[in-house]
Amino acid sequence: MQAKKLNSPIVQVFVNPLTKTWVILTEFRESQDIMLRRTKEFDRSEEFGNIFKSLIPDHHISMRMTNPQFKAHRRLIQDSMTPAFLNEVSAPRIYEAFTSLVGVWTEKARLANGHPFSASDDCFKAALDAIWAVIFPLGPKDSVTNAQRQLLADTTSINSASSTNIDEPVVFPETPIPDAPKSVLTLTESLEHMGTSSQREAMIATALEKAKGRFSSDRKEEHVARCAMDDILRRELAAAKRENREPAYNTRTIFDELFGLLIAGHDTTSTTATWGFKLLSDHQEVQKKLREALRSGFPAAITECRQPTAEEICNTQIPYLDATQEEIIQKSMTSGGLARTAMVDTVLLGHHIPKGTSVLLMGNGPDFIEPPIGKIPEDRRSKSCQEAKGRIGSWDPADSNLFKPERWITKEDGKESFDPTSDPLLTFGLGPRGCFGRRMAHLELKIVLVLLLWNFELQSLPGTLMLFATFEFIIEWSWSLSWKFGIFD
Ligand code: HEM
Repeated sequence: MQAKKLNSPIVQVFVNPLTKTWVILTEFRESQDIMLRRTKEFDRSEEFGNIFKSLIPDHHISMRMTNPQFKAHRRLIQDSMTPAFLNEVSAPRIYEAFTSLVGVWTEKARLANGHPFSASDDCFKAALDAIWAVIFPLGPKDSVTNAQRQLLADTTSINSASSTNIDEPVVFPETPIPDAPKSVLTLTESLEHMGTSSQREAMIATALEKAKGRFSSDRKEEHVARCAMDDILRRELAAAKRENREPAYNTRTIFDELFGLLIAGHDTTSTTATWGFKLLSDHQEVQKKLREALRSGFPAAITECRQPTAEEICNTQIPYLDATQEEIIQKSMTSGGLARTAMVDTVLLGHHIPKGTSVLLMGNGPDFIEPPIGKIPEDRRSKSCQEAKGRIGSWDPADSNLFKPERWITKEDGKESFDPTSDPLLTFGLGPRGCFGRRMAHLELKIVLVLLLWNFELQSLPGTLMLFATFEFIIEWSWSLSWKFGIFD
């Protein structure tokens, strides 16, 4: 707002009388330069780090890169984002959780009789099941989505919506959430919660204890990583052997790094996926094109009248699927801005920035989904920014506000391919402090989009429910019935 009012991509704001002023930058190239190339001048902002400090005090998210612990913490969890771990551990767990969501929505569609119903809460819970199973061993009784599916499968009818108004949403009974996931939901919903939750601590301690037992066994098959926690323990075991000491499993560092993955990866991914459903429901033409791309991308699944497997989803490149996913990530507004603190006295677009100043780098608004504010002379930019000119494409201001996956597609010799560098994107941040879980988020969103669009049609909402504040969808199960009965060939 202030940037537009003053017609300047860089402004300072007084957040409150007791803190220093903040600098807000609304310009992609300069923000990208700060995150990618000026990493000695700008690091994690104190305010951003403080959000997590009360909950996970020993997680690297609130550390500066100059802290010697930062690298050690990153090493502990680094295997969880390798292609092998993502394909062999994460993908099947995520796939299972969202297949359960398909089950829940199939039951809901049966009971709703054409009425709309809210989708965001179910997506939130399935995303919790998914990330939980990737990080900790998840037993069938811990899955919130499975319990909900069972409850609905046992229900024969619901009378919560008016029989005369088909647009009135149906409200479904909710199964009680088991204690451990409930404590996680409570904590993630209130990040300002002080101290630690005893249920969460007990849950992690029990899981660690069980894994410790498996890892001390002589049987090789017990040592295979089944979740991120196993990987961390294996690393600790190896380090202890090297250093000729007892392995230390129950440490604050291990607790916080594990739990940190869960909170950093849950809400963000489910919010982005829910925005995806909303955008696809509002843009029927994109949904139709994407469904057609999926049908031609997974021919074996069509022939065999089944949904694509996790392996097929991981190993198949469908440019329009990648492009839609990138467009959802850009338009989702899951993270509107990235925060950094100046570690030294420096200069930004010709302005002096004293050491300790917090800088907010906007990831939407002008220069993203609106035309840029003014034209910045090249010589006002940093040297590194000038040198990197042209490496990333730029939005066409005429349509930057539209939901248009095609902007991420390039054509060469008639062949379409997905180009992630064709447009600016800051939703995950960038550089060494950018999102650690970006690859897992992409994988999860890909699986969600394929499974949900394969099984359901997200219809347009009636006007009263079209608000951006609500996430309600009419979900029709005709698609799933269609392939089940082989109507499409
Ligand atoms: C759509 C989903 C996601 C979005 C939009 C998102 C966004 C972000 C953003 C904006 C940051 C800060 C980046 C910066 O300051 O430059 C971040 C950091 C982080 N994210 Fe994500 N994230 C997502 C999913 C995940 C997942 C699935 C995980 C792990 C399982 C994860 C783990 C982390 C961690 C550990 C950090 C801290 C990195 C550091 O401090 O160096 N995120 N994420």
